[in-house]
Amino acid sequence: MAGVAGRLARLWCSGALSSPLQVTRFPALQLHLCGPAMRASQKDFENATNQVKLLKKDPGNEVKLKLYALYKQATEGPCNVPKPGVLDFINKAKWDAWNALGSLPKETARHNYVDLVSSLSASSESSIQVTPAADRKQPGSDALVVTSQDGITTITLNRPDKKNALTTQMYHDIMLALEAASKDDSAITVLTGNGDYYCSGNDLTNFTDIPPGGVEEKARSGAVLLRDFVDRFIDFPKPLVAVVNGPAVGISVTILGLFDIVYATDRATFHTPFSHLGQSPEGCSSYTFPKIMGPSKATEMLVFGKKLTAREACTQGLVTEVFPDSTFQKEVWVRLKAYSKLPPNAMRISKQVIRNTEKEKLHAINAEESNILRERWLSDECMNAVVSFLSKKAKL
Ligand SMILES: CCCCCCCCCC/C=C/CC(=O)SCCNC(=O)CCNC(=O)[C@H](O)C(C)(C)COP(=O)(O)OP(=O)(O)OC[C@H]1O[C@@H](n2cnc3c(N)ncnc32)[C@H](O)[C@@H]1OP(=O)(O)O
Repeated sequence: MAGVAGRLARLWCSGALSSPLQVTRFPALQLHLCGPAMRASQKDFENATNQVKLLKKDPGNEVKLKLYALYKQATEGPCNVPKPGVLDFINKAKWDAWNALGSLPKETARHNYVDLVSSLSASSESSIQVTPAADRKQPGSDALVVTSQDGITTITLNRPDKKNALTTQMYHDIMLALEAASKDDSAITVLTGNGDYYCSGNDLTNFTDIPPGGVEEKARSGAVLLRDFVDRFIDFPKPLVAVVNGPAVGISVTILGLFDIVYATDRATFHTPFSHLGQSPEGCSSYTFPKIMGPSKATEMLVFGKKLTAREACTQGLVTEVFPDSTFQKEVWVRLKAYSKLPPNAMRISKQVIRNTEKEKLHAINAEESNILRERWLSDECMNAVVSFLSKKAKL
């Protein structure tokens, strides 16, 4: 079960599937304390399938795949369903595991299943409690943290173990957070990241969750989501500040053109590798970047994927000011707290005077960029790049 299937199985824990111990989706992941030497009866098997919640420790995805395959073989016999498509990574890994059992008799599969869970129970002290994976930053829970203090609402991307990559749920949650911040008492709104990265852009596993309508439907709904998401930044009524605490990639870079202030640590980099990913610019960057830095510098970034250092980005006008990493947080927050004491209505109105003339144009550009991306997502260039990343063959 090594190799690609094993690596793809890791997606199970990365948000493409939910809890590693989620028994409703993994009926095979059940624990039974039956002795390996005994012949497993149907009752033993049923007990095993009912006891998986007692497993305290996640057995790991390779074991889960084995259990899944044995469960299917024991209950349904040899693999009898069509092979899932190449982009349906998770179901394909499961199918491969089941299919690999060939014509193994049901009874042997049942016995092996019970044996396997029995050996797991020996290494995983059983307990009545099921604890959710502690390190899981599930969308809709703690992947986004919003705080409000000293006149500042701060939206923090909080998936440091995934470099703050944006899941579909996080796009929705950020939109909700912006909506709330636009109406709360705060004078300023900040977007920042927790951990060593600001944000690694779109979570590439977003591509694996293919709905019944297929990849076309996925691309269509993705384009709607993207357009809605960027619209919120275009329309945000208060001063919006990016506190860029580390490297930034993809959409987290392009939307910076819609922020009013961008403060960056000198450790930050700014990278938009769209061509490498078979994609095209979003976040209105096809308009804001040439306007900010001139068409030729914008082309280096958006077409050739040139990665800028924080100082280069500041020279190009994308970043407002760069701070030494050692004093970044302290200096930035002292500054922002002082700004937040300024009269909020005056700040809001001044922002609108600066931005409103462009709004209509920005909405039109956003719509166009989203449409173009919808087609790009269906291209071989894009699919190959995503498959490459997901099978750990490539990163930026
Ligand atoms: C049709 C689908 C539509 C979906 C809906 C879309 C809605 C809007 C889309 C808007 C479009 C935006 C375009 C973009 O943002 S393009 C940019 C995409 N980002 C990337 O390509 C970055 C990929 N990541 C990397 O290259 C590297 O991880 C890194 C950022 C350079 C960091 O490298 P480093 O070696 O330091 O760290 P690791 O690679 O070990 O990363 C730690 C773990 O984090 C996972 N990771 C990081 N970034 C992402 C990501 N963008 N997507 C998914 N996972 C990511 C990485 O796999 C590691 O996970 P692991 O520990 O489980 O191995």
